[in-house]
Parts: sequence; C-alpha cells; structure tokens
Amino acid sequence: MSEQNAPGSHTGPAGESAASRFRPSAVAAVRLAGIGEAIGVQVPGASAAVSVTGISLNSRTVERGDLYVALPGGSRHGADFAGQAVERGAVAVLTDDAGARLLALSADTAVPVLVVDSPRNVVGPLSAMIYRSQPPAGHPPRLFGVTGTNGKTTTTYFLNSLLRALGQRAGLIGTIEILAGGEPIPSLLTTPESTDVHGLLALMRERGLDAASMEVSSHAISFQRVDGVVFDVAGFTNLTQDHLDLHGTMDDYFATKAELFTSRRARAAVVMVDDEWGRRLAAAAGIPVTTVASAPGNGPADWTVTSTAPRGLGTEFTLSGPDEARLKIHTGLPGAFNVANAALASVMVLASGVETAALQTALDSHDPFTVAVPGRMQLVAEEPAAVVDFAHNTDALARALEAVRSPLPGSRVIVVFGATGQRDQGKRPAMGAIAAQLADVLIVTDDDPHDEDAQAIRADVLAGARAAQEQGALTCVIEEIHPRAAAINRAAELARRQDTILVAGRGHEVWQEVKGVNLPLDDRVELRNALTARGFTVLQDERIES
Ligand SMILES: CC(=O)N[C@H]1[C@@H](OP(=O)(O)OP(=O)(O)OC[C@H]2O[C@@H](n3ccc(=O)[nH]c3=O)[C@H](O)[C@@H]2O)O[C@H](CO)[C@@H](O)[C@@H]1O[C@H](C)C(=O)N[C@@H](C)C(=O)N[C@H](CCC(=O)O)C(=O)O
Ligand SMILES: Nc1ncnc2c1ncn2[C@@H]1O[C@H](COP(=O)(O)OP(=O)(O)OP(=O)(O)O)[C@@H](O)[C@H]1O
Repeated sequence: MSEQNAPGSHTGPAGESAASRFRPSAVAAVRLAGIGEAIGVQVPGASAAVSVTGISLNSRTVERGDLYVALPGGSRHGADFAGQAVERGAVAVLTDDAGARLLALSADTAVPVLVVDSPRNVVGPLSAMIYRSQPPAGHPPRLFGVTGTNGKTTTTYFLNSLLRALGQRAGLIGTIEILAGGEPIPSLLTTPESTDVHGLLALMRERGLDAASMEVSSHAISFQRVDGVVFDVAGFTNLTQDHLDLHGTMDDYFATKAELFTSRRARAAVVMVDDEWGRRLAAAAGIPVTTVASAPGNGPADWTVTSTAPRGLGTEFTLSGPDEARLKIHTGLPGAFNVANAALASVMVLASGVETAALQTALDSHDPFTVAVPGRMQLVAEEPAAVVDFAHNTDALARALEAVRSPLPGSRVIVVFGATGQRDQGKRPAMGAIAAQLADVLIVTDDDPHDEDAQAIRADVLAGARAAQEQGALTCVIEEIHPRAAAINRAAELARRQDTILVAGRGHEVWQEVKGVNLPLDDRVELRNALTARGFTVLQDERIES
C-alpha cells in the first residue's frame, strides 16, 4: 500500500487547476497586517496593505493572491521553492529563520517575508482565518472526524451514506477520494495538508453541505494538518501495530491519536472500547465521551452490539444503548469488523444530536451500510469467492482472513499479499505469521517496495510465516511469487469453486511504486482477468472497469 496516491492521478478537468478544486470560489481578502497580528509579527510599511486571498504550502499549487508557507522538510526547505511560488502569484512568504536565511541568499523574493519560529504551528489557524472555514458551533457543515489504525475509510463512507439517508448533503475527505459537493476529487493523502483541509471545508460551506466525514491519520495529527479544525464528533476505531516508523512506540502512537480527543479539536467523542487503547482513551479524553463495544464481552459501554446474525455476505445486528434504546442495523460488507464500523458510525451520528427514532427510520428505509467501499472487502467473483481488500497490517489481515473463511467443508483460503517498503518493518514477520496461521495457501509477493529491495521485504514476511509454520506444525502451503500479477494468477490457478481467494494490501490502489517508478497495477483487474482466463465467472462491476 502506497500511503500516497501516484502523482499525476490528481489532475482536474480541463480549465480547472488542481488547487482551485480545494478552495472556495469566493474568498474575501485578508490584509497582511491582519495575518501578522494573528501570528505576532509586525508587518511594516506598504506590505501591511497587501491583500491575501489564499494560502498554500506547496509552490506547485500556489494561486494568485496566496500566502506561500515555506516549511522546513525532510529532504528540502520550502524556501528553495519560494521563487516558483512568487512566479505563480504568491503575494507574501511565511517561513522560519532557516528559510529567511535561504531567501536572503537567493535574493529573488520580491514579496514581503514574515518569519516565525515554527510556521507549521500557525499554518492551520491561518488557513482557517483566510478561508473562514470553521463554522460556529451548531452550524453546518457538521464535522465528523474518524481516527484509529483500521476502519477509518470504511467508517467515513458509512457515515457519508448514513447522513445522506438522513436527508443531509454530506461531504467526505479520505484516502480514496474527496467529495465536496462537486465532482469527486482523487485523494493524494488520507488527510490533506491543513491549507487544503480548510479550503475544502470552506468550499463545502459555500456549496451548502450539511455535514462532512473526514479521516484523520496519525500523520495528519503529527504534521498538524487538522490544526484549527474543531470536529463536532471525533470517533476512534481501534489501535494496533502500524506506523512505528513514524511514532517509535505504541505509547507515542496512542498519544498522537489521543490529541484528537481534546477540547481544542473536538466537541464530543465516540470511542470503540473493544481494545485496551480504546478503554484508555475513553478514560482520558477531555471531552464528553460515548463508548461503544462490538460484543458484550468487550464492554461495559454505553452502546453494545448485543446480538448478531449473518445476512447475505454481511451481518444483521442489534445495538443496545442507554434507557433500553435498541437499534436494528444491517451491514452488507463481510466481517465482524464491519459491525464495529457500522456501530461506530451510528453512534457518532447520535452524538451529533440525531434522535434514535430518526436514525432507525433512516436505517430501515435506506439500508445505508450496504454502500460499497472501493477496495474494502470488494467481491470480484463468487465461485470461488474472490475478494480484494486493503488489509496491510497484522490486525487487519487477521480480521480479513477470519471474515473470508467459508463454512463449506473442504474449502480453502488462498491469500496473496506483500509488505510495503520503507515503512514499519516490524509488522512484516507478524503479517507472515498470521497468514500462515489463518490461510491454507499463502502466496507472498510484493506490495509497494518503494526504494527497498523487494526480495528482502518478501524474505522478512516469509521468515515470519515459516517460523509460525514450524512452531505450530501448520499445514499452510507457502509460496513466494513475484511480480504481483503472477502471484494473483497463481492464486486463480490453484483455486477450486469452493475456495476463497483474498488479495490483500492494496485495495483501491491502481499504481505500484517500485524505485521511484509508478507502474499501473489494479488487484481487482488482475484477479478478474486471472479468474476469467480459467473459465470462472466474475462479477460485473463498473468500478473495476473504470
Ligand atoms: C513523511 C511525510 O508525511 N512527509 C510530509 C512532509 O514532507 P517533507 O518534510 O519530506 O517535505 P519535503 O519534500 O522535504 O519538502 C519541504 C517543503 O517544500 C515544499 N515543496 C516541495 C517541493 C516543491 O516543488 N515545492 C514545494 O513547495 C513542500 O510542500 C514542503 O512543505 O511534509 C510535506 C508537506 O507538509 C507532506 O506533504 C509530506 O507528506 C508526504 C507527501 C507523504 O507521503 N506522507 C504520507 C506518509 C502520509 O502522510 N500518510 C498519511 C496516511 C498514513 C496511513 O494511515 O496509512 C496520510 O494522511 O496520508
Ligand atoms: N474496524 C476494523 N478493525 C480492524 N480491521 C479493519 C476494520 N475496518 C477495516 N479493517 C481492515 O482494515 C483494512 C483497511 O480498512 P479502512 O481502509 O477502512 O481503514 P483505514 O483506517 O482507512 O486504513 P488506512 O489508514 O491504511 O487508509 C480493511 O481493508 C480491512 O481489512
């Protein structure tokens, strides 16, 4: 999984720049003096009257009238791109001391330069000020933020579908796409930069949207991408090992997520307490908390899933709450984890002020959790059952494997996956081990190797799988096959009608990044073609064709 979509997938319709799709069409100018005042910087002379109508922290997306924020980066300093930003129409630059020194050296910045210790600390609030993006409490669009290791995308889609079932015009910001009341915009990041977040929220207000659900990644909190946003309701799904390349320890990862549940960032919290981290969060949150458990044994909680029954591929369940309240809910996506996601979305909507009876009516009349989420437990064929999913960490892979196991006697689970390069290496053997435990055939292949040696990544996964096989005397057959398309073909070759194929890790993604080159690769297309070539019937799905 790439963590970032391929550059170039972000092109807009002719005549519309990518940047303009991330901000409102009408922005009343703010004087540079006002901006200086907000961040404690004196703006001298004529510069004070400069009109600012937008803000960008990437020179390539600067629009005329923007304040360009030149940030220190991992590889470059944004000040190196100030010349380009000014050429594109930036009317002022905001940077730090190091940036100011670089600008003094280059001497090509013919616009006012404001200097603060940490521009990242002010870019969110400044974006909110310039775009007037933050609605007053109780005014639309109501903002729903979802964080956690797994389930953010699915829960934000569930929220979107449920809000629409309630008759609301709802926007969405997340890993797959951005819905802001116009044509869908393909996403570059799970949570965009704060300049884009505020531009999008203002755009949604301008277009009269009632609500928006948004994924909040831990990178977003660390890189301050949601600074200046106050969510009406913040939701927590779960916490399991991932992103330790950024956070170092689970405690640090948790502390980052927990920041979202403070009064600076949200007015109310809904927390799944299925894991210990959720229970810790509920106890520590500085805002009113409603708790949810996806099984009675995981409680106590304000809302608990008290009974479940299979219905089609999905599940029908009862969510029991305070004062004998009961909700009857159906989710069309397989897996116990989708019961958790649907329960969380439902209680988040209740926490925003919707009555239980109105929610039940919307659930009954629109069946909102049958919405398809691209690349999340997406069914490509029924015999064999062939599923493409985005599981790319140990917990998600375990749950996806549990969800696809068929009760049919003699049926086998064939799983194809690989691990991402240059990301949390610790999860690789653990993913190999869990796959060897829960699958009958494991085909280890490549995900996005990025700049790492793909063979070495596969070796890490295989080491975990083989160690688990030895220790547990497991019967799982393990193969190593690359490239990924060949591994998917091998799964189709091995499959019998009663088997299940799970191709995990890349979900909706259509590019594979190998040593800086983006190669076209869509697991859904590969799986479909491989099954068709072996005479199996595949499901018609326009999302796969597009
Ligand atoms: C590791 C990481 O998150 N890096 C972020 C960081 O990049 P950086 O410090 O390396 O920036 P840099 O490339 O050195 O550039 C320095 C500055 O110059 C600017 N610049 C750079 C080039 C140019 O031509 N013009 C220009 O203005 C950049 O915008 C930046 O402000 O700061 C940049 C700008 O603030 C971010 O865009 C960038 O996110 C990159 C794109 C990224 O891929 N992040 C991923 C890991 C991420 O955030 N993923 C999470 C989801 C994770 C998950 O749950 O799976 C997400 O929310 O998407
Ligand atoms: N509540 C959940 N608990 C555990 N696993 C889940 C849950 N929901 C989804 N998953 C698994 O995790 C994968 C990713 O789901 P989803 O895209 O909804 O999460 P995410 O948090 O947005 O992930 P990412 O941050 O990587 O984009 C799914 O494909 C599924 O295998």
